[in-house]
Amino acid sequence: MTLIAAVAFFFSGQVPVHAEKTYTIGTDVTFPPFVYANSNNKYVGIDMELIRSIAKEEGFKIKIKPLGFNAAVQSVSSGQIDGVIAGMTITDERKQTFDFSNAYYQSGIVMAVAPKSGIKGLQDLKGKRVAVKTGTQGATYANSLKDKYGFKVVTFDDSDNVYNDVKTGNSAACFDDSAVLNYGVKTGLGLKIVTKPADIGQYGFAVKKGQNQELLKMFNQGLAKLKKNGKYDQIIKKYTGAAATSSTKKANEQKDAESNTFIGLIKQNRQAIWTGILETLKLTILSIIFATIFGILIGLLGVIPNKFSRGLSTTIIYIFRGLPLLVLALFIYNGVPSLTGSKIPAFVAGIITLTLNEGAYTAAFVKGGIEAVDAGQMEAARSLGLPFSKAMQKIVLPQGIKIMIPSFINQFIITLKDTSILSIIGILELTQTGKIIIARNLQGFKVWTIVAVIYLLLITILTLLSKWVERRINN
Ligand SMILES: NC(=O)CC[C@H](N)C(=O)O
Repeated sequence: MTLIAAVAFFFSGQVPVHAEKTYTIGTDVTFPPFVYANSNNKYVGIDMELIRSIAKEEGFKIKIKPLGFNAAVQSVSSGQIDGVIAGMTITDERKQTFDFSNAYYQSGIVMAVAPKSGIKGLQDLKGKRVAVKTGTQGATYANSLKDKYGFKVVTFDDSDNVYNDVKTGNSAACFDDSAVLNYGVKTGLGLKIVTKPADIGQYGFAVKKGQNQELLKMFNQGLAKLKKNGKYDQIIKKYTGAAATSSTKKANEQKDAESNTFIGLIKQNRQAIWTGILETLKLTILSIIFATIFGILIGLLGVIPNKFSRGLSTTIIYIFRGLPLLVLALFIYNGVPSLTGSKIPAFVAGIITLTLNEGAYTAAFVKGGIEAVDAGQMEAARSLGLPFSKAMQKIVLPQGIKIMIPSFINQFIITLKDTSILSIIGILELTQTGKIIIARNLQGFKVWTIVAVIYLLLITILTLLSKWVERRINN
């Protein structure tokens, strides 16, 4: 824990958190017409325009983080970000954890099916799967009905995956907000709504209960102004008016045709993919450096003749090798800040996670590598009068390192691959970039192929580089 705090402290000096009243606002990745990325990967939609206009009106700055609905909500409640705007329904249960702004839109839950499925309502769902989005009101609603109607609930992290599961026929239906599905139907989503809106509620902007009250106040003031000066109506019309939806429908059809090729997809998302690659590389390089240092230290602690240091080394390896990387990432990013009250930027949390996990593996093989050197070597060196540290340094380590090199290379490659897990805490590395692109264009097969090929290329480069270093060390 001290280590986490120390590394976080070291980094927090370099990361400008909260310069001149900038608020970090989390949102969904794809929830049109409220939030979605346009073809330039800029986040647009009713919620985005509202928050930007309000920020301008009230004189504060915002930084938008497209985390996905559930992650955004979690990040506000752990204090990692300041607020969430993502078509979030104001409910009594959520009021225990959040303070909501005045309402800005109304919606209920509807059920949608594939047009040719023949499913007409809840009564047809017996024995079938129903897709919903993690942590949403739609999910709560589905869970409240599943026993009565005998269906199984499956959850996805974003709406597009929910719809896709219905379109492919894996799920018989989905439950989602009427405001969103109505818009989807009008803009060519390819699903049909079969029920009347239930659980009707209002959307609000949310902050953590008791926190960021000035932000909440500004939101309410700004919203009132926008409603008064006509800007609010303008925004709503811009996204939901007949002209808007029919032109979006046309654009969607056109884009579908264009983005049907690999080259088209790469061209369209060039910028985003490149930024993703750079982020992945930054995470990988920094983590490899820190994990190697950490791993060697802990590994060495495990072989020196001291009970306490050996115990410490074994415990650290046991804990951080034993914890799933995903759990460790969520624990550091969401768990620790809700305990300590101070935030850790996602990037820093990511580096700490990889350092601890990859470092534990490194420590294990460093220890193993040293132990693999014949014990006679140490004994012989000591009997010649060399002190332990000298014998280690001059006799044992040089032999041990040769044994360890293949494991180091292996661990570097694993570290690169493991950066993909950090997409869960919203770091915009390559995998998260892929998710977001797919959320927009639903080209799952092609985008994942592109992403996979990029990873393989990066891994090839890393392997060649390591092999080159290996040859130099061996000679
Ligand atoms: N972005 C969303 O999916 C929000 C869904 C729904 N309105 C909720 O608050 O749970």
